Amino acid sequence: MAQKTLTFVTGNIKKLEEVRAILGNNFPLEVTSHKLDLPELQGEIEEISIKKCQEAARRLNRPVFIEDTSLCFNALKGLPGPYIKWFLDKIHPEGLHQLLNGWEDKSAEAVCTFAYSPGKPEDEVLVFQGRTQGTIVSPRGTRDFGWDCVFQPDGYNETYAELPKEEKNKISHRYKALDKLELILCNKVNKVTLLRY
Ligand SMILES: O=c1nc[nH]c2c1ncn2[C@H]1C[C@H](O)[C@@H](COP(=O)(O)OP(=O)(O)OP(=O)(O)O)O1
Ligand SMILES: [Mg+2]
Repeated sequence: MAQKTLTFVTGNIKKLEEVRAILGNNFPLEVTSHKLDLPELQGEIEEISIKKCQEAARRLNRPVFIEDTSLCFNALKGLPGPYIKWFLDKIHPEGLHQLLNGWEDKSAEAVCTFAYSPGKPEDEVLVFQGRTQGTIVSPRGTRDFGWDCVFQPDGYNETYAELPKEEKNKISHRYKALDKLELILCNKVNKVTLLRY
């Protein structure tokens, strides 16, 4: 029997690399990718992800999942949050760090939200979230993935960008969210159990 496939819709190759590395070879579904830059409507994190996922399902008409990443500064009451991509594009990692000049609280939360749709427009969209706490520091390490060089996860002296990939993938916001996605897609738990997880 052909293996069931699931399509990860993203325009970001680094996300795709991490998702593949985290799911590894034991994941029973075949994950294919589809490059689409989906519209991201303004709103709260979950709402943005659900709309993005519904649009992906509408366009592709098959089981899909999408992901939306936020970086939330506690001193700024959660901003930039889902708008981190635009902040990063305009003010770069240095600017993100400088944004907290004048604030004593440099703590931040990296939030990864996956949304899954079985593929039909009327299908319920399931949402899974992973959060990792850390501190915003002056940029250190490689510059190949977003804001990794300014985010130092709690309990580490290195930024995400300085950690080996395998280490980031054991503690990251993305890893924690995928762990939940995997549980339900692999029928290891039912939805009700997952809500309490
Ligand atoms: O683990 C991460 N470590 C560092 N930076 C990261 C990470 N994950 C996403 N990022 C960056 C990419 C983008 O600048 C913003 C999220 O925006 P977000 O809309 O989710 O990503 P995207 O538009 O690049 O790809 P997609 O097509 O899946 O929406 O934070
Ligand atoms: Mg995006």
